[in-house]
This record gives sequence, C-alpha cells and structure tokens, in this order.
Amino acid sequence: MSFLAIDIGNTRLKWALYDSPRPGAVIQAQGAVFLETIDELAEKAWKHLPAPTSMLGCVVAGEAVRRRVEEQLELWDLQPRWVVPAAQEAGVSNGYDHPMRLGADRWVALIGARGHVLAGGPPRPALVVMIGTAVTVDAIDRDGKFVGGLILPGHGIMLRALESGTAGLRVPTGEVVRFPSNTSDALTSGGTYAITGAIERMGRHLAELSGGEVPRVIMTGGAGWKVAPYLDMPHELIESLIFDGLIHIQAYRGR
Ligand SMILES: Nc1ncnc2c1ncn2[C@@H]1O[C@H](COP(=O)(O)OP(=O)(O)O)[C@@H](O)[C@H]1O
Ligand SMILES: CC(C)(COP(=O)(O)O)[C@@H](O)C(=O)NCCC(=O)O
Ligand SMILES: [K+]
Repeated sequence: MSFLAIDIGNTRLKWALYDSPRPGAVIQAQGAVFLETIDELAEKAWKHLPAPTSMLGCVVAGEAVRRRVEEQLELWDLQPRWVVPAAQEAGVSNGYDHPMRLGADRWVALIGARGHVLAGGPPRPALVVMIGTAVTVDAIDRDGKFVGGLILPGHGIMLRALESGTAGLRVPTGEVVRFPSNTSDALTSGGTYAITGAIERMGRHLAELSGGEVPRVIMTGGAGWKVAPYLDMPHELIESLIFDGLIHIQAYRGR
C-alpha cells in the first residue's frame, strides 16, 4: 500500500515514497529536482522505484508543469490526483474569500500543521511559514480555521527585483548582520529581516486574535534553514510538512 507524495513548487518538485498513506508512515525513497529537469523523472530518479499503490500531489507551478509530471507518472499504472483547495478538508476550514484560489501548497501545509498541533496536545493556534520561491505566512486558529495569510517575495526574487530596478545593486551575497555596513550585507540582511519581520508581525496578529495565546510556529520550505536562525521566536523546522499534509488528506479521504 505504498504512497507517492509530490509537491511541485515554482522552483523545484519534491517527492517522497511512503510505505503507507497513513500518519507515521515510513519514507522509502525521496528526492527533489529543479523544474527544468522534471521530464527526466521516469528515466532517472523514478526508474528503479517500486511502483506506488497510490499518489497525491499539490501543484502551484501551473497546468503545463502538472501535465509534464503526469506524463512521467505514466511509468506506473497510477491515477494522478492533485489537491484542490476547498472550503474544508481533513478537519481544517478555509477562510479565504475564494477557497479554491488559495495556493494548493499552502492548503496542504496548513492541514499538515494542524495534524502536528493535534498530535502535540490540546488545540492551539499556529503559524505556518513556507520559505520557497515565495514566502507565505499563514495563520490557523485554535479551531483549525485558516484565518488568512501573507505572501512575500522570497529572497531570490527580492534580490533579482532590486538588481533589475537599480543601477548599483549588483553585488555578491553577503552576511546577515544587525547593522550592515556594505551593500552585500545590506541586501542579504534586508531580505532576511523582511521575512522574519513579517513572520513576527503575523505572530502578533494571531496571538491578539487568540486572546493572547502564543501560536505554535511551524516553518518549512527549501530555504527555511536559512531564515530560521534569525527568527526571534520559538519555532520548529518541519521539512516534511507538505508531505505530512498530503498523507493526512489521503488518510482522511480513505476512512
Ligand atoms: N540546494 C538547494 N536547492 C534548491 N533550492 C535551494 C537550495 N538551498 C536553498 N534553496 C532555496 O530554496 C528555494 C526553493 O525552495 P523550494 O521549497 O523548493 O521552493 P518551491 O516550493 O517554491 O519550488 C530557492 O529559492 C532557494 O533560495
Ligand atoms: C504563493 C505561492 C506562489 C507560493 O509558491 P511557492 O513559493 O511554494 O512556489 C503559491 O502558493 C500560489 O501560487 N498561490 C496562489 C495564490 C494564493 O495563495 O493566494
Ligand atoms: K512550496
């Protein structure tokens, strides 16, 4: 009863093969590839995998990319299935004005985070932070309702925007420091603190909404490890958050 989980972001496709579609399942194989090389999955990374019994994925990289991945999935006799954000799923409700317009990765991460919250004790509010191509900072209340979230440019996009919009900001990567005294450090620190500042602000908003209760902060995404050291609030890095969410959805649907 193996289960293939796939997360297609704007930069990379991440996949993991689990031994079952249930929380606590064990990863048998996993990988990540840049979108430029997704057409090689069937002949490379997936070639020698045991055929998965089922799959579920989330895509925010567009229809064309999704179709290219479905072609790779033809390697196996498998029905491709992709999460479509809804008004509710797996015990989480969606407060977006138009629930289907929420990024599927955000929706799945929220469901994964809710699973971690409930597994860890009594219900409490949580911030779900994803540091990928873009940065998202999503708030879920004590009752499991997604109440809203922020979208920011990721670090790479911030730098490219500054490079292309100015004459004098084309410099090597710098260090994150409190009082940058050169252009490289100013850009690197500016980007990092823009992200941590947004997280801290959303943390305050959610705590206020929750009568002062401090939310659990769960961070994920390819560049999460770069930002985490500068975040001045207790938090956890859970690399598998999206996969955890996909497993939750699959398990919930299969009950
Ligand atoms: N070894 C790495 N490979 C790819 N991206 C990396 C790596 N290390 C850090 N990153 C950062 O992670 C981001 C991609 O993260 P990811 O979660 O895969 O994004 P997305 O889900 O948007 O595709 C890149 O923008 C980059 O800044
Ligand atoms: C915000 C995102 C671009 C994040 O993408 P990512 O950084 O994971 O590649 C994606 O979740 C998306 O396209 N969302 C749709 C719009 C929304 O969530 O409101
Ligand atoms: K993502």
